[in-house]
Amino acid sequence: MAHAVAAMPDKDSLIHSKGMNIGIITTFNDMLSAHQPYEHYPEQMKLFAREVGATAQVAGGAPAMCDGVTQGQEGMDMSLFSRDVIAQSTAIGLSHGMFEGMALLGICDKIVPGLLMGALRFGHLPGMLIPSGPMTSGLPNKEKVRIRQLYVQGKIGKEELMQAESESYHSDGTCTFYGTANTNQMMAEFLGLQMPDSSFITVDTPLRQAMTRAGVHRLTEIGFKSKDCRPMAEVVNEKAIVNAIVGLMATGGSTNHTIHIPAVARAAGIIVNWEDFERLSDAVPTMAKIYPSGPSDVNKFNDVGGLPTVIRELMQADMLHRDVMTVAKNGLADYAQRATLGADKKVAYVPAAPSTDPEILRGMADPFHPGGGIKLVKGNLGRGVYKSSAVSEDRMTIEAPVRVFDTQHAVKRAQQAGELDKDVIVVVIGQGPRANGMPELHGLIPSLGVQMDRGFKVALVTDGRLSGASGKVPAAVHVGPEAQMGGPLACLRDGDIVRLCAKTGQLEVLMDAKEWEARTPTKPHRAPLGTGRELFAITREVSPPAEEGGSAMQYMMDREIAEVGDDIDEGTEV
Ligand SMILES: O=C(O)C(=O)C[C@H](O)[C@H](O)COP(=O)(O)O
Repeated sequence: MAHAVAAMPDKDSLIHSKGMNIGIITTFNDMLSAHQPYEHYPEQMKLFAREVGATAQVAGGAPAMCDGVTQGQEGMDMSLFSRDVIAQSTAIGLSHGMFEGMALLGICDKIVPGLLMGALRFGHLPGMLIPSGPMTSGLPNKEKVRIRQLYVQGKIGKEELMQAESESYHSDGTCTFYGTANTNQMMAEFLGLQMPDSSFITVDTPLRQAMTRAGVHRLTEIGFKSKDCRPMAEVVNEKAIVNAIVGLMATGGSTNHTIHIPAVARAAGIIVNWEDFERLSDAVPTMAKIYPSGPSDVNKFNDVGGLPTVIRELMQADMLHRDVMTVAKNGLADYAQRATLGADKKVAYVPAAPSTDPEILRGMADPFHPGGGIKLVKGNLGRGVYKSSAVSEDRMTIEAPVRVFDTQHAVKRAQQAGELDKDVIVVVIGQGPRANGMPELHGLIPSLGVQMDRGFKVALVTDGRLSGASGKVPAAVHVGPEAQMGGPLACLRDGDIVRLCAKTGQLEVLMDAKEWEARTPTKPHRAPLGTGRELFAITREVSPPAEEGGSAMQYMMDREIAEVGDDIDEGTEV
């Protein structure tokens, strides 16, 4: 104890405090606009804790990388794997036995799932995610896409492109599209692991600071020693996981969550697969159109009602489990409330109101679509995920000859050479977790978008990922088994006719079954190593499929637990 507080200026209160000691895991860096605001959070949170007789310490840090910055670059090959590193870093920070609660500071794509996967191994402790909020809206996302397409066609230069990008990514705070980071926010609220309506309060505002303060205070009420202790392992149960998937379907969130939710669930001892997602997608309507599914960003979505309105509507229709434990006092019902700043500068809640703009958010009576925003597609080419909320009705079925590539750069070269000036399904193989770490191939979207706008029928089929910001282009992603493991995509040859249909859930090569069965898979060319990717050889070697969460760490963990059990050592005092 003395050793763990020796460097703390307030060590006396740490030693003598009767209140809880909060372990903060921070993923601060000032390269990610969403994580930069965390720089001073620990100092502030220590003061907030002290206000209510508690203490807080930074238990450790974890890395946070940006898929936007590394898109199409070597670093992207480490992106999915960084989630395991974050989980392991979180566990190491918490391993010092100093804490009665966990405050997790993280926002972006792999960071929230990684923090949860680590923190859930300390599931006897209560824990809360503390978000820092989106930046204000800059250049509209649709305009950003238009400028990118002009650049791809050589109609504008780098300077104009940079100008537009800088007007879009213009300050600290989370990016404003409904990509993976903001889908994480949704997930955290539906899981009941974040303060109600804390997701989309603008960064650096008085309400944001009041929310962080309220979060710290609340955490001290549900701490390990409190009468109302709410262990994270009890918050994240089967019903909470179902609620998170319902939220994903209702809002048309990131395809990445078909990987992250199974992984977070596994960390809590729960197995969900894409069949579960499919069943929920059949039942839950799409209620929101947020970019890339529509033109409006999360700030506009928040202005017209945001997550409290979605939760209110879903609860009224009995589409969410209410009998769940959350960090908020009254369970999920508290999440159907709007947060405002009271006269006393504290967070005050009022009941959520119906949507004020049916172009962005609708109620259960008139949803955008009776089914959810993410579909499972399957057939003789394997199983994949399709973000239907972002695709226009007339493009939901594409039947066309394929061109097979094993790098995204080869696709771009073919597009520039005019080789894709036709109806085509672009197949990119060798992009699964075992091949090269399952990068996002979002960099392909401007090129394929140009082909679409030229009037061609275009689709993408890949064992890799797309970004949460990717929409518009019909795409089957995460297709497994991956080509590297001899999956059916490796048997496709240029010119084969493939049918991809979000309505029927079909992902099929149309050919005589005997001829198809006689095909032998080609081995995709292996991605080069270097710039750190070689450090992840062990991860590539044992990565399970995306549908199982795509986490090598968890795959090995489950194997070990099956062998030796995960009972706490006898004699360990917790
Ligand atoms: O949400 C995700 O999954 C992401 O990976 C976010 C990335 O930052 C995007 O790739 C960048 O989005 P755009 O700048 O609109 O192209």
